[in-house]
Amino acid sequence: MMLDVHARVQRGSLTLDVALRVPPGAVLAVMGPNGSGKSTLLEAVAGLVPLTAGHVRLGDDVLADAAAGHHRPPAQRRLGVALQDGALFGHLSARENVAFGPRAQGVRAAAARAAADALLADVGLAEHARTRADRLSGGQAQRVAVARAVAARPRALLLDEPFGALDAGTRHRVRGVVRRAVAAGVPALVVTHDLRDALELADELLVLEAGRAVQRGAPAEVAAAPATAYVRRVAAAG
Ligand SMILES: Nc1ncnc2c1ncn2[C@@H]1O[C@H](COP(=O)(O)OP(=O)(O)OP(=O)(O)O)[C@@H](O)[C@H]1O
Repeated sequence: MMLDVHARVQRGSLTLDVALRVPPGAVLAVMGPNGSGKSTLLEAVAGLVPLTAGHVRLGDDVLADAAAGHHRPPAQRRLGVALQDGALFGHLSARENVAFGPRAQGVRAAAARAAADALLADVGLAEHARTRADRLSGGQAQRVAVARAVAARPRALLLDEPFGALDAGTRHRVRGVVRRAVAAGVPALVVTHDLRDALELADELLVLEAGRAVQRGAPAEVAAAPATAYVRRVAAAG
């Protein structure tokens, strides 16, 4: 299903105003300086922040429409969400966190646990399946959050810096997990600070500055022709 978003959100002094479309099975990477509104954009699509104008649609399904006063609660959007503060259930194990969504959808306990263990192995956390989430490191919790986001067969994926604190090998594994989920026809919005993630994973790159899209296109094309000083710096670092 096509993810179709026009998100206008007021947050403090920041006005976010972005339109985007992510086709089924495609990845849109979102980059931008700190405070440019990347997390706010994901939160708006997830339904955690109300739109002051615009809409969020998945295929024919309208998740939010500001003009109509329509706002479906986050839990009813059936999206796979891994935001920056993880928000894992701290008292539950990594396995229980990943199995939570499928269980809520009626998957039997043994099957949900087995699927969770397989996903945790995929993100390099097989040995931490029984670890309580509040005893995981930041990077480990982030990987559990990604596994949890893809576990519940979401209709779209929203991942905020899923590869942030990972070493190269682990990064590769987690990218693979995201790629496989997307290959099932799921559109994904992925916030990253690293151009390499965009180059390796994304079909399109959207650059946000001060709440607005300042450049978008194929990642390699954006990197080859930076429109702003920020994009120039990112391209030079990549
Ligand atoms: N809960 C909140 N309440 C009010 N303002 C907020 C809140 N969260 C973020 N903001 C403000 O909204 C603006 C955008 O923040 P946001 O987190 O979306 O940026 P970002 O591009 O994701 O930044 P970073 O790269 O640092 O994660 C910032 O000015 C921030 O201070």
